[in-house]
Amino acid sequence: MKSLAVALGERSYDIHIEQGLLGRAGDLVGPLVGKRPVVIVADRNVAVHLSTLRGSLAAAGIASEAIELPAGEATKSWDQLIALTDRLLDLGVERSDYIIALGGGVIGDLVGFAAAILKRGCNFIQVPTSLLAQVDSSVGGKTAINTPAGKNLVGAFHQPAMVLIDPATLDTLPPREIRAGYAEVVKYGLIDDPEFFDWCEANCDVLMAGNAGAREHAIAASVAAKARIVAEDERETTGKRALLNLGHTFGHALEADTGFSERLLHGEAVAAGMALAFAYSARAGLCDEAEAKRVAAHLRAAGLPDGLAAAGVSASGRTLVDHMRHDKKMAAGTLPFLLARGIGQTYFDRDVDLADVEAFLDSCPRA
Ligand SMILES: NC(=O)c1ccc[n+]([C@@H]2O[C@H](COP(=O)([O-])OP(=O)(O)OC[C@H]3O[C@@H](n4cnc5c(N)ncnc54)[C@H](O)[C@@H]3O)[C@@H](O)[C@H]2O)c1
Ligand SMILES: O=C(O)C(=O)C[C@@H](O)[C@H](O)[C@H](O)COP(=O)(O)O
Ligand SMILES: [Zn+2]
Repeated sequence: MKSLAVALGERSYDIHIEQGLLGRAGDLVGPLVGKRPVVIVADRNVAVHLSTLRGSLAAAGIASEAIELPAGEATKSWDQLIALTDRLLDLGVERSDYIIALGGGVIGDLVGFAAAILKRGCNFIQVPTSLLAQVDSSVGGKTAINTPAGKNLVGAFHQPAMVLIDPATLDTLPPREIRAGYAEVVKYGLIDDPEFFDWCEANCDVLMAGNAGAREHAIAASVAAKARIVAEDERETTGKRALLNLGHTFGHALEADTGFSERLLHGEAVAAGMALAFAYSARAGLCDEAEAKRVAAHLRAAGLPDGLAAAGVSASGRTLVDHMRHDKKMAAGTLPFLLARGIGQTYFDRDVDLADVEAFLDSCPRA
């Protein structure tokens, strides 16, 4: 088993990664929960993994209740949050109890937010089952729901007490979801690790084909990078954590434009957004055009969208920039962007003119 810590003082926690870990989760959860029962909130698509998890908790003497929620981005909503918190209250969850989030980023973000506000803050454990959640969303404590105005606009920073990653759960994940999660893997190379981007180019095919070693390496490298950045800037106040938002200002606007629907998954929107961030950086003379082309080529090779056209977006630059005005990085009326001087050289730029972004978007080929 590989283990690493997210170092956040009294909010520090461990991330454990092992093939088949779900089957012995009870051994790791037991010392935290003691004799108290746990509530597992699971995505309906992961019923098979729910039963493995419950079996392993039962074997360790831990009673569990399960709440199964519908799959998909629409679950990150006020309605689902209200229903979930009411159900948790009905079940008698106490502040010191542990709620387990079993599923992808949607379940993790919703359950994390419910745990943050229930009784002013309960404990929760992340058991991510999608590649995206295993490499990104289960770590770092950003929790949220969407609102009609945009992505993740109501939420809280609330760190999990533990993250249990079983890469074997990916065997049941549809290929499109593997590709979407892979976009957030590539992100770490683009942020500050050019060697990892080289590794991605060399290993993407075997990873997509299900090679366990490649998947484990991608997961371990990703969460190590995220843990390091989160430990430096837990609440995104210095600009360091904002690096993890590479591709997201563009990406969230694309998700809003496609109605947070199956038409464009979060990871797909992030892929298109990263390609746009590099293309914008190249157009502004900040990075070589060859670097931007290399990024787009790799995303295409991975079966991911590399811009507006491939993302199926036809909206005008004005419409997309209007979506961006809800971005949580907006400060004093200006929107900082994550731009790049090259692969592995992403930086936080506070001097981007939204009119210029709009003109850039209008110049991009679209659907
Ligand atoms: N909090 C953060 O730091 C953070 C980081 C990145 C993304 N996110 C959020 O995460 C969400 C995207 O997460 P996601 O891509 O995991 O989406 P998701 O939770 O919708 O899961 C993707 C799909 O895969 C299914 N699924 C999950 N695990 C499965 C498995 N093992 N077998 C079969 N099916 C499985 C789900 O039912 C769903 O249909 C977005 O809302 C995004 O905003 C949050
Ligand atoms: O953990 C972070 O910080 C990230 O930005 C990770 C992103 O992949 C993730 O999609 C996050 O939810 C986006 O955050 P937001 O603050 O732009 O909603
Ligand atoms: Zn993301």
